[in-house]
Amino acid sequence: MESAKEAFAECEVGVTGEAVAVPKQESHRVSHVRPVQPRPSIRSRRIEEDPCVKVQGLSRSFGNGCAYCLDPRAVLERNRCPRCGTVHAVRDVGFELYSGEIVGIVGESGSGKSTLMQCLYFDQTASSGSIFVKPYDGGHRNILELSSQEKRRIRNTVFGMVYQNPYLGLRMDYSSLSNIAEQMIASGDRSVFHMRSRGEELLGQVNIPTVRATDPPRTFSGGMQQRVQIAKALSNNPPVLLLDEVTTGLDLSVQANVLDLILQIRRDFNVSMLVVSHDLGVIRMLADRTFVMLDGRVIEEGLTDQILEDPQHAYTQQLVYSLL
Ligand SMILES: Nc1ncnc2c1ncn2[C@@H]1O[C@H](COP(=O)(O)OP(=O)(O)OP(=O)(O)O)[C@@H](O)[C@H]1O
Repeated sequence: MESAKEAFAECEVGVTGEAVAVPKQESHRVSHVRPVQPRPSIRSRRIEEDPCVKVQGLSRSFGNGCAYCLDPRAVLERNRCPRCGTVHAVRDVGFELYSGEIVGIVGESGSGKSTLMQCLYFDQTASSGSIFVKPYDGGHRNILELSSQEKRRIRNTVFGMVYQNPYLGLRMDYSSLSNIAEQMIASGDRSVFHMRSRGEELLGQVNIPTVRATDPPRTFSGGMQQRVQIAKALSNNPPVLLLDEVTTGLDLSVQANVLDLILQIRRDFNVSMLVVSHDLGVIRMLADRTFVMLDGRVIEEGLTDQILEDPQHAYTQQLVYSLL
């Protein structure tokens, strides 16, 4: 079967990124800004294929906004309105995620990566925008406008979420098997036998020894907790995995194990993944395409190799050179 990278090799239609003016007081962060050149996208090769997830004009603010900052032309200092103090954590973000593809979202702390992910998983309520999800209803309806019952169903059947902080994704005092069973019950499974066998199978796949299956995650190392989260997220066979800084805080060898596991999951299950990280090294290992976020906006996007080899935006250049 053709790999995602091969599929991307014959691209021709471009998506234009836009250089973002940098406020004077932040000029130390960026040496110069040159216009971001149009980049190839995967569209030409996949023109016939509908995206698995399509996000359009997604925004999330903390605060009510004012006439000044709600004007799309407003120049904000970072992501905060200087007049009313509203934080525009995610601003007008759009992207498409295709079946079996891994898309990386990279950016410094506070750039809006987690907020974006949490809007997709309904942990947070988006202020505006649309999200279409093909595996749910063919991608016909904006899922942000659905009832809370339907949102819950999407959360339980379409998305699997792995949080940066395992305490958000796991019940630390329940056994690992119970954590997985909880997710399976939420997606409609009622067979204790099936939940047990599936749980043991998944824990085996993420290298948790069978003898630890009934132990609570609070007795596990950080890397093991992340692997239980991944097993739980996979338990209802979601077509889309959301991975938020899954390797942050892990030592390098454990980090490498988790990254290998993610690549293996993609190979074995053809799951689409959205991978958030502030670490371009992680993105380099995992992502076919990458979006770079700064102050709530996507400032550059492209195939990961292109972003790494020919970064256009000064902020991306800084990020890439810091890897050298
Ligand atoms: N509940 C909140 N109230 C006000 N501002 C918030 C809230 N949650 C997040 N923010 C702000 O939104 C912006 C984006 O935060 P977010 O956590 O999405 O960034 P991030 O890129 O994921 O950072 P990190 O890598 O540190 O997790 C930040 O400026 C943050 O201070």
